[in-house]
Amino acid sequence: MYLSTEIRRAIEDAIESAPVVLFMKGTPEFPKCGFSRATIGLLGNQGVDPAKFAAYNVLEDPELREGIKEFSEWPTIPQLYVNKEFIGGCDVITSMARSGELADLLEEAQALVPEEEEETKDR
Ligand SMILES: N[C@@H](CCC(=O)N[C@@H](CS)C(=O)NCC(=O)O)C(=O)O
Ligand code: FES
Repeated sequence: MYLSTEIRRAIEDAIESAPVVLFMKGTPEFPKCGFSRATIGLLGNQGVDPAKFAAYNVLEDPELREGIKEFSEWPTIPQLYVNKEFIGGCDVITSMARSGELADLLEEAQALVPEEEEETKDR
């Protein structure tokens, strides 16, 4: 598929819009597919700071849905980017969560809710 300059720019803008960016089906509140739902769940469990996170619903944008596959050279949704780097889809994120790699990656990206804040919330 031919990726137009316009779509390429829109994708680059999206990827740069936050440290952690997920292209998904549906929204974080209402995922429209189990793979997107599972990925949102994993990121939530890791304690990703909502202020450091952006999600794009590919179901609302057919050009984004096809364009992001071309851009990442990855055939499916969801797709996770951390600090503009493509990480993978649901399977990759699941195994990285298990191994602890995901926690390391997100911490390095300073994308997690600071621990003091988390403690304050519990009090
Ligand atoms: N094994 C995949 C599961 C995701 C997947 O299979 N996605 C499919 C169904 S939601 C997809 O995006 N198909 C292309 C499309 O719907 O545009 C992963 O690790 O992310
Ligand atoms: S929408 Fe059917 S598997 Fe994702």
